[in-house]
Amino acid sequence: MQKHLELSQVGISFPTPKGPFVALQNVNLSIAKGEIISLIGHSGCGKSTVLNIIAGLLKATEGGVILNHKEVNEPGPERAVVFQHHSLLPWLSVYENVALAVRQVFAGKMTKSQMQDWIEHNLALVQMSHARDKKPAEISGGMKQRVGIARALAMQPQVLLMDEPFGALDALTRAHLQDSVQQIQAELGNTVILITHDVDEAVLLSDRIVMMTNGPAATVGEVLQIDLPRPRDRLALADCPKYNHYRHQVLSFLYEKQRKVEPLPVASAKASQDKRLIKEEARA
Ligand SMILES: Nc1ncnc2c1ncn2[C@@H]1O[C@H](COP(=O)(O)OP(=O)(O)OP(=O)(O)O)[C@@H](O)[C@H]1O
Repeated sequence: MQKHLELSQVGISFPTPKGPFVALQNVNLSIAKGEIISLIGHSGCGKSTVLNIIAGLLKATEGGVILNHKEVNEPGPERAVVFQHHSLLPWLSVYENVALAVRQVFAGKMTKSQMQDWIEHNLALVQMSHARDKKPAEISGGMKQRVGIARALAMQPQVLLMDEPFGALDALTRAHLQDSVQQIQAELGNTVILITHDVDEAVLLSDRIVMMTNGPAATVGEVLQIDLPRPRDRLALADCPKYNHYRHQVLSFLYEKQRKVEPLPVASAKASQDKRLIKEEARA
């Protein structure tokens, strides 16, 4: 696969009243076209900062990001971002929210009717055609997130940046959207960079999991290649020894190698369950 996204020696420090805070240091990562990469690490380690630098929303103070031989200095339509909480405009319908992004990218390149078809096509990809005329307040959280994904996809981005896109959703909706992302990515071949706190999600979706060390001066700790055939089926994987091995590797990185002393702000029932599991596995 052709390499197209390179982070080299990326570092960033933020000015604070106590002096500069070095959030990231020496982050190196080379991502191939069409790869699905998960960024995982403890809360506050710098995952969103990495994503925002790739998105062009933050400027690295050291090193830089190259996309297709060009330095990334600002946001661009070839990199679309999906945030944890949807960012739809409440006064526009589902259709109009997607249309806004489509007009931004394709005005002058597509006719009005081509744009209409394209909007419909992207709503259909995330199974939201039936709600095209609804306002964000009239649809569920999972549906809003689906529209956010449709809006991002409709920009035909080479790189889809997702910052905990399913974090706020219930387990069923989350599973459904994880499957949709796998299907859509297989169809379109976009590069996907996904931040997650969910170890199962990371193993299920990724080609590689990038595990980050704790900050300050966080960096890439380990990179785990996930060699599982696609399409991946969550039920079949539950009993797959290789899947469980990968899962264990990530848990071991998080809760042994990069153990955090203070309680995790993101500590959820699932995170505590993961920690219990790794202790049990270590004892066995
Ligand atoms: N604008 C800023 N000014 C000062 N410090 C910042 C700024 N933005 C981020 N930081 C700090 O940089 C570090 C990394 O933050 P970041 O949001 O990237 O972490 P994260 O891994 O995405 O966290 P979470 O998993 O909780 O979302 C944190 O210590 C954070 O407090």
